[in-house]
Amino acid sequence: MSNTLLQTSDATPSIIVDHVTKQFLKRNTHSFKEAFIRWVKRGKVRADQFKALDDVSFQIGEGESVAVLGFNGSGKSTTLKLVSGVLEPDAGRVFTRGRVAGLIEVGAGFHPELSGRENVYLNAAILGMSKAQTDARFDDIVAFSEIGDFIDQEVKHYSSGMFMRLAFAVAIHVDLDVLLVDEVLSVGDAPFRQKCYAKIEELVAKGVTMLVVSHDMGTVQRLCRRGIVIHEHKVLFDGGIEEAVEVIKSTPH
Ligand SMILES: Nc1ncnc2c1ncn2[C@@H]1O[C@H](COP(=O)(O)OP(=O)(O)OP(=O)(O)O)[C@@H](O)[C@H]1O
Repeated sequence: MSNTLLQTSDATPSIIVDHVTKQFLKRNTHSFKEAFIRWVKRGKVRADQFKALDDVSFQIGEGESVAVLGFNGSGKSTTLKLVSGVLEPDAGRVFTRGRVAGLIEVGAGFHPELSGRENVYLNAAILGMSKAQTDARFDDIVAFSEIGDFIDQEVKHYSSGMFMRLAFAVAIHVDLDVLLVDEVLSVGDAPFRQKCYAKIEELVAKGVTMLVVSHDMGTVQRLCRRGIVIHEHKVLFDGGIEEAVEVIKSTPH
């Protein structure tokens, strides 16, 4: 078995995913009625384990910008959730260095009953910012999000694009070392997306490590220099982004 921890790279590692396996349950009963009948007959509700990630290893150096590519259901989001700490691996280990902020699900961490303003403070606090630090950056966050007067509206009335703008604005205004971006950029309209790309490029230039999941090859080619292709829950390719895009295009679905 190769040892990921001993792999060398020019940069100090920021993320280490070391022989990680993640299993989920695949239930084979499809309805409550079916489950009930099995229960009455004292049969078991069958639940098979399946591996969403199977012995996945990679290491990402500080300041690298890396895309995770793969078909639907291959395990990309699961990879990001393991790196963010939302999920725990069943086998293997995940290490991250510094403060990790994830834009993993649009508005994750946002409370629907609270206003945009309250959610900014809540999310900034979750990401480790003090009230004084958030006060100092609040106007920039709102300006970046272009939410305007809606900032005092409960976020349950926001459109998905507004949610994403505010979540993104908070995440990029905290001091972070690792930014995880899962597909959220696709929610914004074209001008806002351009602004996000520019901001992400600025963060990468400052040395922030980025892990991006996207099906949009244009986005990943613009933002990332390296691509990891996950296929059928294993790493199929890890290398330059252009080659990674070729690998995904030539892999049979
Ligand atoms: N909490 C969960 N419980 C059960 N199965 C799950 C869970 N989360 C993910 N899965 C399954 O794990 C597999 C990998 O899912 P994942 O969301 O990581 O794929 P993905 O590559 O991000 O897909 P997509 O491109 O469609 O977003 C899928 O089969 C999915 O159904």
